[in-house]
Amino acid sequence: MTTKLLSIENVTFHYFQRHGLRVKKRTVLNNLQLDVYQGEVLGVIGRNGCGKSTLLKLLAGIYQPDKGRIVANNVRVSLQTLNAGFDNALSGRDNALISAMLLGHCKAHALSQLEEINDMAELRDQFDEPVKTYSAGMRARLGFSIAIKMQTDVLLIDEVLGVGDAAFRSKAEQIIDEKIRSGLTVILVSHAVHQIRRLCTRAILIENGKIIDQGGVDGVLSNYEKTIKNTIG
Ligand SMILES: Nc1ncnc2c1ncn2[C@@H]1O[C@H](COP(=O)(O)OP(=O)(O)OP(=O)(O)O)[C@@H](O)[C@H]1O
Repeated sequence: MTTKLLSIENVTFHYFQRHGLRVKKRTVLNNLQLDVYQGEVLGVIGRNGCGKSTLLKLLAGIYQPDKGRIVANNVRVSLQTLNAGFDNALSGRDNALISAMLLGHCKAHALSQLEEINDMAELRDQFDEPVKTYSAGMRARLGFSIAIKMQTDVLLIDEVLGVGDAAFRSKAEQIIDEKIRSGLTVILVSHAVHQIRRLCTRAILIENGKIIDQGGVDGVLSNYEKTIKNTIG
């Protein structure tokens, strides 16, 4: 039987946005319902601003729902975004150590993994330089390598794969393939249709804060492409 790892139960989430002197409540996700199963690679697609990154932040526990709840029993969730919570003044090495410990690993284990994290991220001497000196691609490589080396149950990837150079992208996709084969659960936000098609086993399409389609990747992608064509006219 397939194990359910995460459940999003009727989740609604608002941001408060300032318009001049007024503050407006904006509902970004509206009564969302979704189950995530062990070993699946779930693609999350939708137009800019539809709420994909917000959904991942809710799943990672960075935000709390305004209504509804997220059930994640004993599941270690790791979020990889381009703005991963690195401390810019600290080196890649120190950030890797802190991130690993925040993921629940003891210091000795985290320390023992640092060289492998650097090998995967290919930062070499720059591993000991402050993260503020890193390019976007280097930050993405560091975040991805931490998440992969420090075991998590669910890996949330927000556009990170689009940033590294072609060599790193291909290496990252190969690593994800291996992880998927070994049973890691992945939720992938990407605008790269070919990436969703190649990596994902299921997809959801978000529009106006709701899941308007879900299921097989080809069907959901073709619906997505139709919604884009309709908008372009
Ligand atoms: N911190 C914030 N405060 C206020 N509004 C926000 C905040 N973060 C995001 N939003 C708004 O919420 C909506 C959803 O943003 P989100 O980043 O989740 O979208 P997305 O689908 O990931 O977009 P993209 O494809 O462009 O990355 C957008 O309209 C955005 O302007």
